[in-house]
Amino acid sequence: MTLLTVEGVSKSFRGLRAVDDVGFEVTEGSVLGIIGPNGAGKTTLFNVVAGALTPDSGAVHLGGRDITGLPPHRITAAGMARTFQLMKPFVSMSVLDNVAVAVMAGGGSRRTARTVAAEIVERVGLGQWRDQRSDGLPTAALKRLELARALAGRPRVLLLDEVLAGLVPAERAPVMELLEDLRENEGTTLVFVEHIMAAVMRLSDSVLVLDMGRVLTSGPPAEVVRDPRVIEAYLGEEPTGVES
Ligand SMILES: Nc1ncnc2c1ncn2[C@@H]1O[C@H](COP(=O)(O)OP(=O)(O)OP(=O)(O)O)[C@@H](O)[C@H]1O
Repeated sequence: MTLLTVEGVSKSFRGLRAVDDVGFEVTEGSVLGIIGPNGAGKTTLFNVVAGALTPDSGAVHLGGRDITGLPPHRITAAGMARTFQLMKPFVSMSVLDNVAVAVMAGGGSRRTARTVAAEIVERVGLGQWRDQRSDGLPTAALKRLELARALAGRPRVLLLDEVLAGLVPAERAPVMELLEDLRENEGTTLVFVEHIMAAVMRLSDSVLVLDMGRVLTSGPPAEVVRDPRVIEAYLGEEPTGVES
């Protein structure tokens, strides 16, 4: 069943078409990787899908419901959560409390929020940091906190914006395992923007390639990376993550 449908979405900034007539569909329980060179429009597209930006035209449907232009909290309530490239935890709060706030924001009760949060904190491997203030966390732990907060509302669709960036290969592996676990054991649908190709190849069922705001191609990862148009779009860019 198609869970997420994006139809003909466009978004311009002062005349620059950052996203130009982009459409795709994501089947429930599948994983879509979105790739493209710097400035291709990936983050803008994400922001439109997650409700942080209203598109100039086009529509986003989640589970058959039109969610285009809804405020982010209503999109969260409809079953979609996202992580941010720049993480924004409540800095003076502990890891546990940050997740508990997200549980309550996702509709969980105040009474059980800390218990639910404690389970999520363990699940994402943050147990040792649970009572630490979030401003003292290293990058790898901050990334996990970002994931934990997104998971707090038990989303059907999780949008991940470069969750592996800034992590060394040894730190990436457990995050990838967690994403695989979510998909396999909870049926969570994942849509992720990622520059690290090894992760895109490993995690995605299909890949959407953006270039200059438009869909260049889409398909299974092994086909997409061999596509001469994709290789050409990436010429001049440093390949990242090929070592892992
Ligand atoms: N708020 C904004 N105001 C003006 N221009 C913007 C804004 N956000 C993005 N852009 C422009 O839109 C284009 C697409 O940017 P976007 O950040 O979506 O690309 P991206 O594929 O996510 O890039 P990266 O991989 O570097 O994160 C770029 O030319 C960018 O400069």
